[in-house]
Amino acid sequence: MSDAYIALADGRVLEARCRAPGRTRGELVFTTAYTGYEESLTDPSYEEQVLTFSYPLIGNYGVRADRFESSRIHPRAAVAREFTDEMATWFESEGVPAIDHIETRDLVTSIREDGAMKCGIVAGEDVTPEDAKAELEQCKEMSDHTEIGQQVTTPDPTVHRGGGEADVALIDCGAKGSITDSLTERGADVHVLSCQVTAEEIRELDPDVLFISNGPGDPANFQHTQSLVEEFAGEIPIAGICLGQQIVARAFGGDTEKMAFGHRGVNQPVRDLETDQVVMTTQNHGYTVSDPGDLAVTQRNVNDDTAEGLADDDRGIITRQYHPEANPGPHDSLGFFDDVLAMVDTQSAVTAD
Ligand SMILES: NC(=O)CC[C@H](N)C(=O)O
Repeated sequence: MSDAYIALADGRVLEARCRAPGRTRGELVFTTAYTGYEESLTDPSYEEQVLTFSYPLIGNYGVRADRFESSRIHPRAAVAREFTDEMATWFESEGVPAIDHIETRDLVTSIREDGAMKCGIVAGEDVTPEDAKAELEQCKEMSDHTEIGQQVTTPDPTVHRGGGEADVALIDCGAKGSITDSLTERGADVHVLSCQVTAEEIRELDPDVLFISNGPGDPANFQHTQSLVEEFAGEIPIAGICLGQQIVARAFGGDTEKMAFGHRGVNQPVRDLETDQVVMTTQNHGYTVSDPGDLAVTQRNVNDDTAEGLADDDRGIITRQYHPEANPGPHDSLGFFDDVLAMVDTQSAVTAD
């Protein structure tokens, strides 16, 4: 008997070691990132998912809260070949089940071959394979988490001062904190708002940019946020990252679709179609823009040609599917935040004329 089991949608139940007790279920995904486990685990984009690390040893440089992207761990559980004791303590302190001493290479191969799949995890005393199967049976499809935005958004507006001129309305659909930091470091004042904020409340702020954040789940379940993009399109510049790109594309008549297993790692190559430059990017997404609608595709993934950047120069729109803020990962695309704020200068110049 083991003290941890994971039941997979392909019918298998695998034994593991309990590193933090609990019983849960979620969509099983993996990241190939070899650093940044604190950032990944506190990224709200992983809400309702079970995060598997393909890198074998997780926790080897400790756990520091100043690397966290939000206030808590968001995956429902975590899986690795080996978690350190410090990681086990962190998981247990947050009530998040964690398992290790499992063949993660086999697990990752299964996800790549059969796609991201539902799973059930049980860890602790007196757990059985049947308990894991019972959790699996309760697991919902990702698209059925219709209120997932409300699970992660900010309850109250907050302001983060950069001391400069630009005011950015950041619609928090599960925002990583380093997106705010990347804007304040460039002088912007960032107003972090609920994904349920009204257009009137945004107008009262009179922002220079509407910025749609990253976040978990199916972009089709963010209709209200999409309506905000439709409301302000052409009136003020709009930017978006990851889920934000998907919501903006849908607002401009485009469409999104679920990928087999997504992109999650820190070494995804992306080519700019105008400059032909390739940047290495941090990615964490399971949906993609299948139809850009009225927007132009400006960047594409070198591996699978999926849309990585969208734009509309006339209406001041710029989005990225990947995470330019990195955290973790390469800093090749931090210039995106300069491009966003440059839209403010351009638009204000146009307005002044
Ligand atoms: N990091 C994100 O914003 C993820 C976007 C969306 N939930 C997806 O999985 O594609």
